[in-house]
Amino acid sequence: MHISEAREKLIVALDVDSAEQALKLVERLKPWAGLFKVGMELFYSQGPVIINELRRRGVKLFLDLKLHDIPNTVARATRVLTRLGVAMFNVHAAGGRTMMRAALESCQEESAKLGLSRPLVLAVTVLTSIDQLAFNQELGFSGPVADKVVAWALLARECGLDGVVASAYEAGAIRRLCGPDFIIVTPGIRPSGTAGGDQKRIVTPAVALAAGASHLVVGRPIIAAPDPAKAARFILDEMIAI
Ligand SMILES: O=C(O)c1cc(=O)[nH]c(=O)n1[C@@H]1O[C@H](COP(=O)(O)O)[C@@H](O)[C@H]1O
Repeated sequence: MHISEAREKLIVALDVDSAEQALKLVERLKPWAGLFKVGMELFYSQGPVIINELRRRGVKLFLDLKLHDIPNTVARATRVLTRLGVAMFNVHAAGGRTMMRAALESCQEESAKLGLSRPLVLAVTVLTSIDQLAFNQELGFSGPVADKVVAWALLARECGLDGVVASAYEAGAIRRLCGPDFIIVTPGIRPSGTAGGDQKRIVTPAVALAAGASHLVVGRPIIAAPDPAKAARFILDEMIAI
């Protein structure tokens, strides 16, 4: 894989609480990442203004607010988020079929109304911070995590969603069942030899790609590194090594 192709697959999580930090990271990391993720911390502290600021810098954005509510509420929230012009956003698969369909439909309608290209809609499956024990004992699900992730991926695809957020542990099975065009965004990426912290289902960049991930989300291994650009470059090197 060429480095420019790997770059398109790397999403850097801007998990910071100020516009200044976020914009500084984007300026340093733009050469190395195809997308930037705005999550709850940055969005809740800076609001929609930060999305406009970042878009003005010409970067593609993944708005990660993990919508999970009744279908009407999610549909209305989706309508508002669609106006921000992001490249992708996510909802929880656990919200169910009607909620996922409502999100997609209101996103389609709003995009058409505004003449914008529709953002990709992704379903978050089982969070990468959940291990098998917590999945069974705390969340009360029976069976393997992978079975639930795959079942939710199939449900998301049936609802017309563009893809899922899952760990790379499940990426191979999702790729086989959901086809070559289904987006599989994998967080929980840790370069070889680094600690997982709160992440439980972790893999290296090379393993995630080999498993079938279409995009890798990386936060702390890049943004908390002494030299974020060097850390991003190191991750791209691991990605193209396969
Ligand atoms: O939807 C997400 O982006 C997400 C889903 C998931 O299952 N696990 C997960 O870690 N994420 C996000 O991916 C990022 C991972 O950050 P690091 O663990 O610092 O690399 C964070 O911003 C999380 O909010």
